[in-house]
Amino acid sequence: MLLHFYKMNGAGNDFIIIDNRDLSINLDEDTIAALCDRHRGIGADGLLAVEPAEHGADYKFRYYNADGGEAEMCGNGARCFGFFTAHLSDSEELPESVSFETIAGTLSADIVGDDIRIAMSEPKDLELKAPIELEGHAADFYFLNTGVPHVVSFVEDVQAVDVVTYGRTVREHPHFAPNGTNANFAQILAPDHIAIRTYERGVEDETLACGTGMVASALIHHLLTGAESPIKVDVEGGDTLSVGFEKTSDTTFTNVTLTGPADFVFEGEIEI
Ligand SMILES: N[C@@H](CCC[C@H](N)C(=O)O)C(=O)O
Repeated sequence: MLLHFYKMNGAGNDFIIIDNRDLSINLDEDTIAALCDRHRGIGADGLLAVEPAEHGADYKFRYYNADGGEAEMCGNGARCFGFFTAHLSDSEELPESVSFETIAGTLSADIVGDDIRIAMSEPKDLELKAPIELEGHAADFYFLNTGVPHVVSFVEDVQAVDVVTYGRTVREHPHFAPNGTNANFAQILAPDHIAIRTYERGVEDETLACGTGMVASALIHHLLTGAESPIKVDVEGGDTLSVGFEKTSDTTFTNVTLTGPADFVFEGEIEI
């Protein structure tokens, strides 16, 4: 079978997108992993599939990591999904907003100038001072689920961190078993500005950006320092994104948004 696909990236986190609104495409885990393989496939951090909505939104969002396993959400993927589905519209003008159902809840994407702004699900499962200790790493760890699970640790110099070694240890730590977690290392650049690097579960490597990781890191930064919304986040791919939020209690948030780029790269066909 010939699979028609699109390639996009959000701040360097790259995705294969397929239009499966008619549900005619059925990809198993091994096929998704083969398509995401950077040497033998198209190459991507994950695969997004557009499916018909089941609960009244415009579309259903499916996200698979590069290892072929399905994840609940992906912040950079959601911006690409919003951009892509806005262009599926029949009307001459692009819709200003599209909504889609994810495992983490129904989200919306708005086109804001050259960027896409995602209204995220409400973060949950906050854990201040997660019980992890890493030899050679003195900083504390915090946990927040922003659609998918994230550990955040603040360091003096994020470029000096061995993200793959430490990130993998956190990702596989028994405290987060069986689902595992993504791991972020963050540095404060200014009160309203941080830089992060992320080890992603399911890619099992550092990626150039992770949207849900940016949101988790910005919100933890707020809880620790009182930094006000919006918080700017620099990512390894070189972009700076923006995280907005309103606080509803000492530990809860609403109206959480992530604003940043979503870029179309190419489209093609591949035999599967
Ligand atoms: N790249 C993502 C997160 C994708 C899911 C993650 N790897 C997981 O399995 O939790 C983002 O931009 O949020």
